[in-house]
Amino acid sequence: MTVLDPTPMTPAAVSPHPYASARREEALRNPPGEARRETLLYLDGVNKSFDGFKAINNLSLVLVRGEMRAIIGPNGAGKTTMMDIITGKTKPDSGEVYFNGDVDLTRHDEAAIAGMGIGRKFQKPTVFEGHTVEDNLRLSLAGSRSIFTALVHRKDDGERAAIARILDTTRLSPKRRTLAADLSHGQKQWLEIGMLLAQDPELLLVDEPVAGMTDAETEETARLLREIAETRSVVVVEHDMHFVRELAVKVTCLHEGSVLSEGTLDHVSKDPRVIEVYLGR
Ligand SMILES: Nc1ncnc2c1ncn2[C@@H]1O[C@H](COP(=O)(O)OP(=O)(O)OP(=O)(O)O)[C@@H](O)[C@H]1O
Repeated sequence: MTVLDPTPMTPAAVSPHPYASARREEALRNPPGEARRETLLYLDGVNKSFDGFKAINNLSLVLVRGEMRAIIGPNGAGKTTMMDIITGKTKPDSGEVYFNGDVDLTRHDEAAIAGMGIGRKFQKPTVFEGHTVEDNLRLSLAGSRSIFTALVHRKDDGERAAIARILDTTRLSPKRRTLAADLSHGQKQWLEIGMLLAQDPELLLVDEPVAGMTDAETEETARLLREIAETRSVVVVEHDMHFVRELAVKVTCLHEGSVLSEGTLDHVSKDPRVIEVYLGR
């Protein structure tokens, strides 16, 4: 057949591959992208190198709607880079990164991704120290409104109810009139989580939330995140294994930019490879 030949190729003209019909049935049962569409976050075959060093190496990770996942792994495993890729801070060299089924996150920048409902909390709290807890939340709820408008127009019932809910979730109701500067380190972390909640994200990415917290604050943070995960999906990066146990969720251990082990904490912490590169150190 030449390039100019308009005759369509009939099925009889090609001898079918022996597995073709099985493959076609499989494709009908599970069309390409079906797994992707059912998930909230879908990473597949993601790669990212910095100056020839593979920080992320063929990484695949799937988070279903409403799931909370703990990410563990040694220093340099690629945890932060993975979060940077999800939030658009870093573009992967290759691979698929989808949110809510069809949204290709590699095509959007950080601001657009935040606007789509992916909130990120970095390790260090960045609250407005000179404002009260309540005003910090009010400013976050305000979104595009000006700071002046947010702080002066305080009469909105919906806003008041939203602030009360967030104060309740973040255990900060008794501290609502306290300056953020006067909160403990743990309370500042909770306030920042509250400020993210004010933006109503569908997916919350939380980086080492309990570093520097007291044991009591650590346990309270696990309870708090479990409550939040009743209505949203959460990815928590954390080294504190006591805290990860308290979360009681599926764990993914990263190593050298790939998934080394995945499952319950008991399963992952018994994995000899995880013990060798991380837990046994
Ligand atoms: N912008 C960058 N330029 C060069 N190398 C980078 C950059 N970002 C990350 N890396 C490298 O990529 C690797 C993965 O780093 P990453 O910060 O993602 O690991 P991590 O698992 O978050 O580690 P930690 O637990 O120490 O935070 C490291 O070797 C790091 O030095």
